[in-house]
Amino acid sequence: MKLKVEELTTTIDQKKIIESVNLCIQEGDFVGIIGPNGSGKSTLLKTIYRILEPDAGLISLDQENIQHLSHRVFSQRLAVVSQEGSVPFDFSVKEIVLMGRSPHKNYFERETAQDLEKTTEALSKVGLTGYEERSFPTLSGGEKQRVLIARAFAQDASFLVLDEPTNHLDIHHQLHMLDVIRASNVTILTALHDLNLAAAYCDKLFVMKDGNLVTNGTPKQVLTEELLQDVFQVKAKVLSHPETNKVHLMYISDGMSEDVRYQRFKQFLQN
Ligand SMILES: Nc1ncnc2c1ncn2[C@@H]1O[C@H](COP(=O)(O)OP(=O)(O)OP(=O)(O)O)[C@@H](O)[C@H]1O
Repeated sequence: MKLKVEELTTTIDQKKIIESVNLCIQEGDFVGIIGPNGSGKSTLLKTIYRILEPDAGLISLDQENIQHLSHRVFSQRLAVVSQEGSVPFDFSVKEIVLMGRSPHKNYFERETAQDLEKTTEALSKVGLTGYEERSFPTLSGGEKQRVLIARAFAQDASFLVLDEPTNHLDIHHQLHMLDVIRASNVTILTALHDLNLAAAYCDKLFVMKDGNLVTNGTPKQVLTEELLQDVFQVKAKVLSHPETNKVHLMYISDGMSEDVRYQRFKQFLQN
């Protein structure tokens, strides 16, 4: 499923949060949105998944304006894992994942064997088999996040939008979850803070700064020392991962540089 965003502008409280954003995502791509805190990543994603209404611009899925799709049809095509993943009531894990099936059912229709099968499959993908009857509020932050990813898998949409899907996960589950998401063979648009994960998993990156998309391209094209300094205000060495050959960043904080200089000076005095 292909997504096209043209000249998108979203205003909140009379302030333009994103302005004239253009992006195009081809079917099957794994695309990352990166940018510093407050640069507008979540606002862009929320406008794409219709929580926010744009002031201007057009968003289309397979050349159909998303504003013309019913809520049900839109949810059959696009699933979301948002940052605000709180669930207001005391639902069980199984009930929450089953909610992902609702766009495929009529209003009062009970769950079918296929819905239960999809739920079991989705929980297995995120490593939560056996958690079906657990109450959602009793789960850890990382377990909750994995349940919400399972709900999105159960929705069976061909476009998946994720806002920081790994922010509560330990490193094993970050890698596992991104592997599972990539293996799902759907088109992915995800905001990611971890630039090394973005470099390792994304085919293409869009970079946001102050509500604008400033550049896009493959991780190798985008993640340059100049861009890291200009957009993220960090010094980094851009290396190539020895095993995967993907871009790998090594950050240098001013404090670290001072420490290195101090160690060198101490060595100099000792010699
Ligand atoms: N409902 C709102 N009311 C007022 N300001 C808002 C609202 N939502 C977002 N903003 C502002 O819009 C800007 C962009 O926010 P957004 O959440 O899109 O950034 P982000 O890039 O996702 O940030 P982060 O990396 O911190 O999650 C911020 O300055 C934020 O304070």
